[in-house]
Amino acid sequence: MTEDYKIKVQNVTKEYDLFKTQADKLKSFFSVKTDVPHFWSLMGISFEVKPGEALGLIGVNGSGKSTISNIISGIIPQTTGLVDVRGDTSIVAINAGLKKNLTGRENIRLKSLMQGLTNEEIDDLMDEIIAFADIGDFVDQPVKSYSSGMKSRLGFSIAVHINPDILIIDEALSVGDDTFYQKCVDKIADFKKQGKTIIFVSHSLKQIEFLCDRVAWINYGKLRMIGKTDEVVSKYREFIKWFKKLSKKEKAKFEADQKQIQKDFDIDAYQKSVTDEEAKAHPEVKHMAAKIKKRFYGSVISEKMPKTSVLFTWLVTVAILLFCLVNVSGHPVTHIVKHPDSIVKPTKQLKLPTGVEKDNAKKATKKHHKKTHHKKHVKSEEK
Ligand SMILES: Nc1ncnc2c1ncn2[C@@H]1O[C@H](COP(=O)(O)OP(=O)(O)OP(=O)(O)O)[C@@H](O)[C@H]1O
Repeated sequence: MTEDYKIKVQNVTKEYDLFKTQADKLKSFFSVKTDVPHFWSLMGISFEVKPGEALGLIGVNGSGKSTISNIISGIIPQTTGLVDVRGDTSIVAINAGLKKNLTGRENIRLKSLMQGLTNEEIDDLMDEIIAFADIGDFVDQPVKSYSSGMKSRLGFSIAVHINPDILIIDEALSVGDDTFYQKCVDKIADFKKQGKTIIFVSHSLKQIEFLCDRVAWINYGKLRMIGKTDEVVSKYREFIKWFKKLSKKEKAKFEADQKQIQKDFDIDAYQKSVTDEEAKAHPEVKHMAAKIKKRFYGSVISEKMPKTSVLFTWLVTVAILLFCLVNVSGHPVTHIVKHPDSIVKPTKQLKLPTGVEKDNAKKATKKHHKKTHHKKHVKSEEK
């Protein structure tokens, strides 16, 4: 791999815990051992994208194209691996980025502000973005009332006008009409001329062939092939042809087997295999295991509490509880150490404040007087 890259991903994996309920999710946060099933959406992806290059991502549904695009855009974190992105990214996806309760105009402002543009810059760009998106009067309506084509046009228009270094287009051109598609293609060509980098995710092999310099084929969480567009697309077409010839039962079995591999993936075994491979390729490098460990976990923000933190949390909780009990019991610590059962036998009974006590006493005497007066009254009547 050369150093002349705009995007570099190395040994990137993504694990999802398949929790059944929110309670399971909460339990797993405090527990060291969990029996929640896992699913590895990505099982070790490595590639580079050069400046000015348009890289296509292809693969069947659920293969992990959006997952890797979202990791590169910083929308979701990876579980392991290095992700080095040199520049601002802007992602256009059918279902990402737009807030459905805000109007088109408000979304333009919000997304542009998030990309670091000033209000004046946004004012200057506003009409151009609206014109390119071609959404007419709908610009002042909430985005939830837009068709998928309108959302896609607006998302694309915002993304290209805020001038990012890296443009990621995830299936966004699949819902537009031909005129809009042509406008987008021209814009993408403009981008490439300016030396900007593009990642283009699509099921349309024609679009991929037309727009991309190289293609990566992601297959059930793994990089099956990366290379020149015509070579990779041709191999992918062969695969699709083979798959389509399978019977319904064979197709289901093939898919189930692939998903099972993604459930059984062993991250430690993968880390070891990467370490062994690299040690073989570079025998001169010392401490390879530590280097690979750093590559795997060095830049990763864990979504789970490490086991040591879980144990520490439990220890602190128990210590606070004991401290409270010792305080309430009134016994000195040395006494509690000798007689642990005394922790639940306080030295003093809880007393009510003196004012309350007096009030209660007065009430009790009044009640008593009333009772005895009533008894006397009854007795005299009997007489
Ligand atoms: N939040 C999640 N929890 C559990 N599994 C998830 C989650 N998000 C994605 N996945 C799984 O990860 C795998 C990859 O999904 P992804 O959306 O990246 O695939 P894709 O190649 O973009 O698919 P498509 O072409 O249909 O858009 C799928 O099996 C999906 O079910």
